[in-house]
Amino acid sequence: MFQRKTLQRRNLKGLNLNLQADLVSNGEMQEKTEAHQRPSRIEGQLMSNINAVQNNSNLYLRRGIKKKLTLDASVNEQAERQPNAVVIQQPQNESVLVLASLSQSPCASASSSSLSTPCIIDAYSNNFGLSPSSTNSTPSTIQGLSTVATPIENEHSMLLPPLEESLSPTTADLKDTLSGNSSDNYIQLQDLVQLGKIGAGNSGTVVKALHVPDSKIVAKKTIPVEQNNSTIINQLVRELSIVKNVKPHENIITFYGAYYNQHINNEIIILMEYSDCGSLDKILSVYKRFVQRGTVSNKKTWFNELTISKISHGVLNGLDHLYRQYKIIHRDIKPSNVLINSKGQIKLCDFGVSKKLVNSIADTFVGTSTYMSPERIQGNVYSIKGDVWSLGLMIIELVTGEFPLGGHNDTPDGILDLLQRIVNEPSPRLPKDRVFSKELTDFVNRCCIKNERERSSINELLHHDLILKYATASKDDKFRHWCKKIKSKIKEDKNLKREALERAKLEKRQCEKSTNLNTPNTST
Ligand SMILES: Nc1ncnc2c1ncn2[C@@H]1O[C@H](COP(=O)(O)OP(=O)(O)OP(=O)(O)O)[C@@H](O)[C@H]1O
Repeated sequence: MFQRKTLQRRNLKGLNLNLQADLVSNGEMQEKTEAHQRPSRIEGQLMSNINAVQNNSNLYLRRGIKKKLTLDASVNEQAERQPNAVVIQQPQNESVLVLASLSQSPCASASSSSLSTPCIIDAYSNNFGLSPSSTNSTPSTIQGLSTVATPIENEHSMLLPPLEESLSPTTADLKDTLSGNSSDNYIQLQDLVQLGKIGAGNSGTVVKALHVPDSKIVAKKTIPVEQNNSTIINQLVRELSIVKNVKPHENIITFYGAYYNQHINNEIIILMEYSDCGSLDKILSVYKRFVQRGTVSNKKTWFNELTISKISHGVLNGLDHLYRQYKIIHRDIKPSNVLINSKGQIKLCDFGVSKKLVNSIADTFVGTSTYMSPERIQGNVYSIKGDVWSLGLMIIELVTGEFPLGGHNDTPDGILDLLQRIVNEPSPRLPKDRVFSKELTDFVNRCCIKNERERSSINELLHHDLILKYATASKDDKFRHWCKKIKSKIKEDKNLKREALERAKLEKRQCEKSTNLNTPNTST
């Protein structure tokens, strides 16, 4: 997987350079994106997106404002309740929240929508559909921490650059969002002790930290932002302000607060619930390392049908909650955004908010784009069913250990090749050389239907036989047991890695010693 990412990155950078010569002017670009109903070739679409993000970072914002001005009265009510959200009228009179961002998202239009399911009108949103929540078994952490926290009203309170007027939340909102004190409940950074690095993505680094007053472990994500880059900061504020309003749910990672301190460093810090088994991509990597060591057979995947059923159920439930309650579409379902804990809970996360903003477009497409649905790549109207497609790809990856559109030594020849594959080649399927149940096969096939209208909906999949087959208390117990086992395997892997590192260091030292002994001393 790492190799694949590296390859794509390299190819993509090449592509990026090649495309520069063809870039159209910003004015033309805007016209293009507004006339997006026409089916376009992938290259054209890609170029449009690249151009939009690279050459005119305000384009999407401006479009956002324009759309907002067309809101009708009922939608305005909703906008008032969530002042930082851009609310757009849906074709069927259903409004959606758009987590506005300068992302790679292809353009889509309200007027062009003819889908039966509500869909997001997404000309400028990114993949950050996340929400604060807690679970039944985990006490609402925000409340749990409130007893020890005091409001941030100190010299570090952030001073944000002004937002564009029509989208501007009030100063209080901004401050609340980034200080996390919207309901007087938040974690103070000085009460955290850093424990160790968990991982790093395109946008930042995630570490494990101890909240000393109540001994709670939290995940702390640090996103570096360009100094005084008001666009990025404002964008993050808008997104986080939506995130913080999402009520607790068992399948969404809890958001504890966000901080920005421009006086000390240019970083946005996001605090969230810690998942002790980590993300699915991490579990997959641990599995692969055991296979490499020869202690686990590559014929026996860790992701059996029961775990796939439970993971799918958790993901679908989380997506359903976000959409039903908040009209939020996640848009970035992939193994690293699905977290598991040893209580057997599946949680959606994506705090990679700023990756589309901070990094180059080349980085943007690495990793994320590969899970994008054909309609999204082509710039068509994008609905929640795009997440269903991503779920299908993710399941294939989990059971086979390979990303379906580029695994098995068939690495795509650059990003265009990959996107062409997604759009033009037959739908990804579970491999034929292995036996899978008819329930699992059918579930994956329904997710990976290229025509979005024919693809199953979240609700249909929640009632699919694959989910129902394992919806019993005893299967829940089995899954919890699996999660605990995974946690111990992760620990074992960590120890083995540490031992291997120590051994390598020792060997290196011994090697250097013997070289020195064998080298004649020429100084005399
Ligand atoms: N709340 C959390 N609890 C435990 N581990 C986490 C948590 N959040 C993130 N991680 C781990 O940290 C890693 C890095 O996360 P991050 O969101 O920065 O990037 P990513 O999702 O891997 O990639 P990208 O930035 O492209 O979305 C994840 O892959 C995951 O393994």
